[in-house]
Amino acid sequence: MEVLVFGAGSLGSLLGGLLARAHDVTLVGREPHVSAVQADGLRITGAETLETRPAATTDATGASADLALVTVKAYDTEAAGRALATGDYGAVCSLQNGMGNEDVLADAVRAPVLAGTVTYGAGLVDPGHVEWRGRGTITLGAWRPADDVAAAERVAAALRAADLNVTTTVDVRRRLWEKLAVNAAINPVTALARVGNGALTEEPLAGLARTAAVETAGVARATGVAISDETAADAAATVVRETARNRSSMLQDVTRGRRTEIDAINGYVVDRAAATDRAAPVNRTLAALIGGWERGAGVGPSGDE
Ligand SMILES: NC(=O)C1=CN([C@@H]2O[C@H](COP(=O)(O)OP(=O)(O)OC[C@H]3O[C@@H](n4cnc5c(N)ncnc54)[C@H](OP(=O)(O)O)[C@@H]3O)[C@@H](O)[C@H]2O)C=CC1
Ligand SMILES: CC(C)(CO)C(=O)C(=O)O
Repeated sequence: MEVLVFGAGSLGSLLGGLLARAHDVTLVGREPHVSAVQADGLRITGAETLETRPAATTDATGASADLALVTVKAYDTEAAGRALATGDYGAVCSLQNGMGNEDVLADAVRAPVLAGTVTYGAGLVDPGHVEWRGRGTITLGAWRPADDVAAAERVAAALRAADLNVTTTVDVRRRLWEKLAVNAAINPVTALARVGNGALTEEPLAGLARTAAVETAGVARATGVAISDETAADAAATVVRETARNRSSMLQDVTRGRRTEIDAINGYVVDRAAATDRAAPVNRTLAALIGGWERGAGVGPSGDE
């Protein structure tokens, strides 16, 4: 299969490198990473050590492939959609965190759109070198009723052919909301308190994270997605325990003075709450604090992006 990975940073480089064991992969990324991959290939270290040689480019204009995986941060999805709209793809699959990405892609491209959640962990440590920080699972499903469920099965089979751990679901919205509850609980709390995920096992942060997860589940139900409070709270608590030694992506972003995915995580919960006449005071507060930090730090929509 020809696979284009749009957004060859941490996750995209890891998955693209792993997929290159079985498929014809092109990474779309930035310099100097792209030149390093073109010159010396891609090195993966961590959970496994391997070297692969995917193609790499900074420009996907007019490209074509059986599958495009979208692995940019949520705030870059519109630009990714515009670039992918110039090409020809059998399917376009978002593997991003946060919500709203699939709708943006579905508005931009003609191909079937798939949604996926990923619990693999990755970090781009040097140009041409990505660290594999955790084995995990990819869960895929068709985004719109019109998007062929068979497309999700085809993509899952292709990913499995490269030894990735993949499941499919007919209810990918529910899966995305569950992951959203986890991210809404862990990411801003760790970023604001400047603590690793494991600190959320203890009060007062444990209670705050739980409240954010439960509030997110309430908004999910208001939008027609059945997630119980217990499911959301347990999912967040489980991820806290399993990733106790990790620093969340949002903590890493604020530490580096970079824009976060807050708008697609807690900001999305606040928007959906407003649209369904609910209050989401904890998510609103967390989104306001991180958004306020972004503006004060000069990053984000009103900053240098
Ligand atoms: N890293 C992980 O372990 C996991 C990440 N995720 C999710 O996956 C998504 C990606 O995360 P992550 O890989 O960490 O993010 P990164 O910032 O490491 O990777 C995204 C890459 O895409 C590049 N990019 C953005 N726009 C373009 C463009 N138009 N053309 C070429 N390259 C572009 C970025 O460059 P630049 O920064 O210069 O714009 C960056 O190098 C997020 O939604 C994240 O939440 C989910 C699970 C695990
Ligand atoms: C699951 C979690 C919270 C792991 O750190 C994550 O997805 C993130 O950091 O963005």
